[in-house]
Amino acid sequence: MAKILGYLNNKEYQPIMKKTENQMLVIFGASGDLTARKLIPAIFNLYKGNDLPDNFVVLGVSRSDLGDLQFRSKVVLESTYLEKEREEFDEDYIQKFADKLFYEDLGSDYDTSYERLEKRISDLDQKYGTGGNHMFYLSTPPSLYEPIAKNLSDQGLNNESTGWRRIIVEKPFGYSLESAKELNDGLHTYFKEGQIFRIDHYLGKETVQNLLVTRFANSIFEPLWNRNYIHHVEITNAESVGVEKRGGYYDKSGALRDMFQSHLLQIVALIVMEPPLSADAEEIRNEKLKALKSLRIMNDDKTLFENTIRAQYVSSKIDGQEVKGYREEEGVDKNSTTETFAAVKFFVDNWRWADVPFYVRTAKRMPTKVTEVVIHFKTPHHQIFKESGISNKDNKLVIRIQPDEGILIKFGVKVPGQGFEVERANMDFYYSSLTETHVMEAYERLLLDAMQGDATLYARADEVEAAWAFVDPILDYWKKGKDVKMYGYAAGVWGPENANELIEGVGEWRNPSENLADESGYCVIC
Ligand SMILES: NC(=O)C1=CN([C@@H]2O[C@H](COP(=O)(O)OP(=O)(O)OC[C@H]3O[C@@H](n4cnc5c(N)ncnc54)[C@H](OP(=O)(O)O)[C@@H]3O)[C@@H](O)[C@H]2O)C=CC1
Ligand SMILES: O=C1O[C@H](COP(=O)(O)O)[C@@H](O)[C@H](O)[C@H]1O
Repeated sequence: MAKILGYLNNKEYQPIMKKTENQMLVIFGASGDLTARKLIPAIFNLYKGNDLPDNFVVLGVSRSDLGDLQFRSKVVLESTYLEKEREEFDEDYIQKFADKLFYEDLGSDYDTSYERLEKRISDLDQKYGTGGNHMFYLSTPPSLYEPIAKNLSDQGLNNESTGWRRIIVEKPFGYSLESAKELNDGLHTYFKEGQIFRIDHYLGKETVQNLLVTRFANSIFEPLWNRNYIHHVEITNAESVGVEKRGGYYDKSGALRDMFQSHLLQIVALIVMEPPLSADAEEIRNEKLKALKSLRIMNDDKTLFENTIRAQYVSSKIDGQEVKGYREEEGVDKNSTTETFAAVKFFVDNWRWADVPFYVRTAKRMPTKVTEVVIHFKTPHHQIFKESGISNKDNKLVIRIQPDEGILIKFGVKVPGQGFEVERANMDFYYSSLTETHVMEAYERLLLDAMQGDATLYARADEVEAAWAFVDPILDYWKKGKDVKMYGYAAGVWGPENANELIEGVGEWRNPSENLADESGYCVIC
């Protein structure tokens, strides 16, 4: 990992630095949204934090007709995503950063343009001393991942004889198990697994990484972390926004592919996994793989019917404002059957987790943006304070991944006075109380890790395939559409009421915040 927090006596946290070698970052899809919104701001933060090596340049690549100066204006000097930074820092400082950025227009003739690209990379290498180390970031439509890898290989740009060569691949990584395998095979034709970094930005979030530390750096949680003490596990990932400008992409994807297959199953893997031998990337990824392989695959219609729910948001009013339904969004088919809400109940078939149900839900247009993991502990086997109505079932460990990152423990305490009246109490830890210093954003952290060759927080080929193997039967079942209803939920509520049926046997979904919607209700769309 790039930075490890060391605790000093004066209660300040000091990052322990790893070396970042001189290098060039080549971004394919440089004229796109992700580059301007996430990648360049992340690189600016690394620049600000002195985390970039002395000799470092970014070469943006796409088909748009831009030059170096236009690219610098677009993504730095006039970018809305760096407005605050331009106000905070003087012009020279910003310009010095912008001067590290270059652009190569690929045009549409790929054969000659890749020769030209190779020459440009070599010229920049010579001029700026980037040491022949090249990181290729594929931020293009996924259909181009393999062709780009091939074109790079044809130009010898995968060859590590004069420096290291790495390739970062954006999500979605495949559309199904079969396509993910094809993509892995395709990439492996041109790059070795050790050169491939599959990004999952949730793994770059501090609190997701903290799941590992909470579990394996303490002795108070791990002894309870099993079927003997845990009643069920609940994960909520809610976004208040709709599909925004990505309707075209989202309509072919849906909540299960977009969030569940990648980010949420990675979180599940970190909860389920056995302790790794060490914090080494391969050790951690081996354990995550075993965890993903132990998810019980649901492959009969009855199980799939009983354990999965999908829904779409319909138009509503939030804070008095009209909000579009999913089918009215730009780029979305008017008769779309793509889910914007997915809830899945499943089991993990291994010694630690046998019979413990996991409930995971993810959706757009919910009342608020929140991601949290809730570990619900079992009721004590003998209850001596049961008159108070509070049992150990209320013991919960809530790991808040975002926002207000932190950990909350809910437990029972005695109400002062006569008798044994039990009241709920909260023990709350906020990440923000740890340090005033800058906490790296996910993309910033992941870019720096890849620049340092650390793949711990990147998904390995076999992990991605194991996640697809679990998700594929659900997608196939939903596609059949036969008895699978597409429920509707008013934009701004916690999904369809039917989602409660999924979790009814063990209680109800935890409500992480007030319901902000003016209207609520549900219906059956199809
Ligand atoms: N935006 C986001 O929030 C997120 C995006 N992603 C993923 O990141 C990737 C990029 O997304 P996003 O930026 O939103 O998409 P955009 O559609 O905004 O950008 C796509 C980019 O790819 C470029 N492109 C198209 N064809 C080629 C080509 N043949 N060679 C090189 N570049 C090409 C386009 O530029 P031009 O037309 O000039 O060639 C454009 O710069 C996608 O895989 C997406 O799934 C993942 C998570 C979040
Ligand atoms: O990968 C994606 O993630 C975002 C949510 O990310 P977050 O860090 O804001 O929680 C989601 O909006 C998008 O649809 C999905 O592709």
